[in-house]
Amino acid sequence: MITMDDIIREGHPTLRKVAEEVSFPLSEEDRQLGKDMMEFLENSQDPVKAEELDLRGGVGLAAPQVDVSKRMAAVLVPSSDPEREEPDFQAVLYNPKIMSHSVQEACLSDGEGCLSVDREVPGYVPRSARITLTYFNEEGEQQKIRLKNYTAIVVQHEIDHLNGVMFYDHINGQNPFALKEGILVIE
Ligand SMILES: CNC(=O)c1cccc(C)c1Nc1nc(N2CCN(c3ccccc3Cl)CC2)nc(N2CSC[C@H]2C(=O)NC)n1
Ligand code: NI
Repeated sequence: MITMDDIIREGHPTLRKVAEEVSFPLSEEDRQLGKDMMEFLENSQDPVKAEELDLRGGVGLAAPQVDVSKRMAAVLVPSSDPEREEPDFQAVLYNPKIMSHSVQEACLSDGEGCLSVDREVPGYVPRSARITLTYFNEEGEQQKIRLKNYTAIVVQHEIDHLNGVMFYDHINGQNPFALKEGILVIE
């Protein structure tokens, strides 16, 4: 089971590497890692388990964050609709690729956090508001989906980890809270 002890922190070289594609059929190791990463997110979002295991809450986790430089990430975005039980988005993404994206940008009004960053880094993180994503599931089937708003932000944050990019690389150095014309600020 993955805990915070398995998550490497900024300064560790693996976080700045470009990760290698995963090959199919998946090795048992890559299949299990995907399951373990998803389990971490589930535990991190469960108040009892998070307390018990001392986990920071997360909605995304990329393999490089557990020192595995492979192009895979788990994403678990809880439902944003109180009437709906199931998550807004739940998937283990193998070899994810952004095929196209909107010109319009979006950012989280509260900025971004990262399980590999033990400090608050204030500022808006401009990203594409909408993306068309392809990825492979654990059966090796290629999926093509369109994402927008919060889920799109989370997936872009995790794909950045596969390319050695940290969220604060996108923050405007001059004015961290600068907002370009037309950017969507997500509450
Ligand atoms: C500096 N200000 C801030 O961090 C920040 C501050 C306020 C609000 C937001 C919205 C902020 N921003 C931010 N909050 C999150 N969470 C909110 C809490 N939540 C969570 C926590 C506990 C249980 C269940 C859950 Cl669901 C987990 C997710 N997650 C991300 N990111 C950036 S994209 C990848 C994603 C990630 O998983 N990071 C670890 N950013
Ligand atoms: Ni992160």
